[in-house]
Parts: sequence; C-alpha cells; structure tokens
Amino acid sequence: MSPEFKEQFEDIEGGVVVRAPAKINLSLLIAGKREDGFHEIETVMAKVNWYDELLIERIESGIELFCEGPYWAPEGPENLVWRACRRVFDEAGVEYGVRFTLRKNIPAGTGLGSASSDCAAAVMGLDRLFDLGLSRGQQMRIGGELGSDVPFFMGGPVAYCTGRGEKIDEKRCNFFFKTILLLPDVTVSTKKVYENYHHDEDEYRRLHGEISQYIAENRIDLLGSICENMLAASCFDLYPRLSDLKSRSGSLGPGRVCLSGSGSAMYCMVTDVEEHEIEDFQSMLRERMGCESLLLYSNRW
Ligand SMILES: C[C@@](CO)(OP(=O)(O)O)[C@H](O)COP(=O)(O)OP(=O)(O)OC[C@H]1O[C@@H](n2ccc(N)nc2=O)[C@H](O)[C@@H]1O
Ligand SMILES: Nc1ncnc2c1ncn2[C@@H]1O[C@H](COP(=O)(O)OP(=O)(O)O)[C@@H](O)[C@H]1O
Repeated sequence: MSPEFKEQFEDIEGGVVVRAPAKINLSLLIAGKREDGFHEIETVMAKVNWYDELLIERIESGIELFCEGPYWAPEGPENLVWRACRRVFDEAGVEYGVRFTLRKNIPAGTGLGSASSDCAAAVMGLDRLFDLGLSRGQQMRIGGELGSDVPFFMGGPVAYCTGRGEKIDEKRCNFFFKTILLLPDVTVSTKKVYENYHHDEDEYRRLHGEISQYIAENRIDLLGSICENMLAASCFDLYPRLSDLKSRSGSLGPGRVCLSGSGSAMYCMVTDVEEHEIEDFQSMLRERMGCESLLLYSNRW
C-alpha cells in the first residue's frame, strides 16, 4: 500500500484546516540541568505522516474550542491551542472571534509532541486566516514561550534542536524513512521523566562526540537505528511495563526499538524491511504483547 500524505494547510470558506503532525526523536542527549530548572538538550527530531487536525473558523466574537476524535485533550483555556490564540492576538494587537475544532488523532503524553504540534498549528493557522503578518521569528518566539518543542513544528521536517529544544537548526537532508510506531497504553508525564533523570557527564560526552560526527557528515539517516535517548533510563525506571515491552519487542523485531522523547511511544526503523516481516512484527506486538502499532513514513514538510 502506498503511504498517505496530506498537505499542511487547506483553506475553506471562512476558515482553514491545519494538520499537526507527530514527531519522533531520532536521538536525544541531555547536556545537563540549567538554573531555570529546564535541561539543556541536543535532539534530532523528525515529523511523521500522522496528524491531529485543527479547523479554525471565524465567528462573531470570543474564543471557542471543541475537541473530538479518538483521544482526549483539554477543552478549556489550558489547551495549548487556546493559549496560542491569546498570545497571537496580544502580539498582533487584534481581537477576532474564532472557533477551534481539534480532531485529536494522536494521544498526548506519548513523546510524539502532539500538544506542541497543535500549538504550532494554531499560531500558523491564525496568522494565515486573519492575515496577521507575524514574522517567522515572532511565531517561533511565541511558540517557544508556550512549549520547548513548539518551534520545531513550525519548520522541519527534520531538525537538530538545542537549548530547551527551542533552538532549531533545520537539516536539509532528503532522507526517507519508514517506521513502525509502537503505541503502548501508557501515559507518561514529561515533567516527571525529567525530574527523575540522573545525569552522567561521561556518557553525555561520549554520545555527543558520536552523534555530532554523524550530524556533521549529514548521516541523520543512521541516528534512528542507533537509538540514543538519554531520557530512556528515567522513563523505564518510572514505567517498568515500558521497559519490559522494549526488551521483548527489541529481541523479536526486525531492528532496534527506540523510545521517542520522554515516552511512552517507541519506534523501530523498517525502511529496508520486507512487507511480510513488518506485518509479522505488528501481529506479534498485538497478539503477544497487547501493543497497537502503526506503519508510518517520514513527513514531507
Ligand atoms: C522530551 C521532549 C523531547 O522532544 O519531548 P516529549 O517527550 O515531551 O514529546 C521535550 O524535551 C519536551 O518538550 P515539551 O513537551 O515541549 O516540554 P515543555 O512543555 O516545555 O516542558 C514540560 C516540562 O518538562 C521539563 N523540561 C522540558 C524541556 C527541557 N528541555 N527540559 C526540561 O526539564 C520541565 O520540567 C518542564 O516543566
Ligand atoms: N492540544 C493539546 N492536546 C493534548 N494535550 C494538551 C493539549 N494542550 C495541552 N495539553 C496538555 O499537555 C499534556 C501533554 O503534554 P506532553 O506530556 O508534552 O505530551 P506529548 O509528549 O505527547 O507531547 C496533556 O496531559 C494535557 O494536559
């Protein structure tokens, strides 16, 4: 079956639909803890072709938000979409009536960045719908204030992200990948995983040397199979079921199984793997480990 790709924006009468893709972390290093409590990170992120969908429509007045679809998201002002809207209107010095309908196809608390991606979609979509003329720099700044991962979703599809994660160096590598995304039925708190993280400076230096070399040589394509994620030990310590799933699936699958971000989702690169092997792996995950999975591809934008 050929992969399904969708465009980012779809203009409709009185509104716009914006697609908010999931990401995976191809590598994730922690350089240390900062004085503001955040961690200094070095991560390569890549978008995949699985999307939340945000419909933004003009209304008379006020902000409305409705959530639908298979997964939950908060329906009030705490939703990053709503918060993005407030920040955008304040920045542009405008006040319009707007209704958001968020179709939540991607579960939150899984290391796939969907809340951050929805936030980026809201900033970009509002700018487009109301022709606000916010510069890319302004949009990135607003995004970075709302969440460390948000600026990444305003560019991409692959970037090396540093600082809190908000400093973006887009990688113009035209590599294509195919991956099986494992979706354990576990919701992870990113904050707790960072709080439970124990820094190992020697480990960081070793991995930094290795990963920097691959990045300098533009061999980003290799990172997803090397699978270095310095948050994994903390996540597996807090959620032993995930640790168990990773070792069982890794020993039976067609490649290494890597944790995305702070978890719980994991992926296994299968770009050159035969279709029947992929199907066998997915059946085994479901039948023996009770874990749903999806076959996804690198996103084009
Ligand atoms: C781990 C990563 C890897 O891409 O992604 P997810 O697993 O959440 O998808 C990110 O660093 C998550 O980014 P994001 O989810 O935007 O985090 P934020 O909302 O900014 O912060 C949530 C909490 O995580 C901690 N945090 C986040 C980023 C960072 N560089 N250092 C931190 O210590 C802070 O305790 C913060 O209160
Ligand atoms: N649009 C949104 N979609 C999902 N969760 C949201 C949204 N806006 C705010 N949230 C809050 O963010 C939390 C998920 O964030 P996070 O742990 O970073 O998830 P992920 O790693 O999957 O991006 C949810 O528990 C929810 O309270």
